[in-house]
Amino acid sequence: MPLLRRLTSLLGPSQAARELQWIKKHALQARLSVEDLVDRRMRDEPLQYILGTQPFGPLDIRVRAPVLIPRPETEHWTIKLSEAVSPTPAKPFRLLDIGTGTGCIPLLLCHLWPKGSVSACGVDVSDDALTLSRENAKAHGFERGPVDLELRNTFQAVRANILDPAFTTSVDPPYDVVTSNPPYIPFHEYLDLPRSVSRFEDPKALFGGPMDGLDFYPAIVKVLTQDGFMNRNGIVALEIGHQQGEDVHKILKQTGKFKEISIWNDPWGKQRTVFAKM
Ligand SMILES: C[S@@+](CC[C@H](N)C(=O)[O-])C[C@H]1O[C@@H](n2cnc3c(N)ncnc32)[C@H](O)[C@@H]1O
Repeated sequence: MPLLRRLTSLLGPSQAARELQWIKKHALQARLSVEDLVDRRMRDEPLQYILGTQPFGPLDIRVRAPVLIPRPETEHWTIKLSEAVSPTPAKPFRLLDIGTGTGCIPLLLCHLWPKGSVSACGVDVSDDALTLSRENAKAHGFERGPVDLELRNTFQAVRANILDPAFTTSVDPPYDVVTSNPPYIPFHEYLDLPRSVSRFEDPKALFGGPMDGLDFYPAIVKVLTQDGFMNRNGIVALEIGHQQGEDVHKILKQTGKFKEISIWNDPWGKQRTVFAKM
């Protein structure tokens, strides 16, 4: 069957035509067979894994299974965060990103904030994610060198488990900003995920645990409200599932450590991020 007809049976005519164009372009550049790439797509592999990149703001982020593909919702709040608070080289931020995946959140902030204003650390439990985030940092010129003489923003990836009581010994507080898009999908939704997600993306990146997918938030909030973990006026931005806003707001409020807590919507009008200032 012709390639376009095969893809149309999966994607409908207009999406099939668009994807075939991208697949052909990538096949030519990477010297791969178009037929093989279309076969992969017909087996439900996400287009981003086939093409190897996903735009995230102005950055092209490398993606590779099983590391989570950065989502447009995350891109949207990361840009909003970059506008809501702004470090300067005279008052630089130390940033911690928990569950960094490809490194998309801290790397976009490194790109958007002024040179020499942020030193970022991304932590993850997945070796695939740590390797890929380092590749992305290098590709965009943010990898931390042994001695940094230039005025630039930097990123380093560190293996650390936020659910481990010894988490703080793996990182280097204090931080000015903590970001996280933790796994938050509840079990009942996890079972209904499209096959392109459940068969290719790491379950560790998706499933948020048996407490309705909310298991990571108390662990994150416990760490960042420990004495000395955040600098004065610390900022927190946590991505949430669309029905988790009130619960996560409550988890932060109960600590009594936040002056301001707000919930940001995504471009589709769904609650997507809890933003808080200490
Ligand atoms: C939803 S993904 C987010 C990835 C990336 N930040 C993004 O927005 O595209 C969650 C990430 O958390 C990581 N993760 C899962 N459990 C973790 C844990 N206990 N400690 C640290 N990271 C964890 C996963 O490996 C995954 O990369």
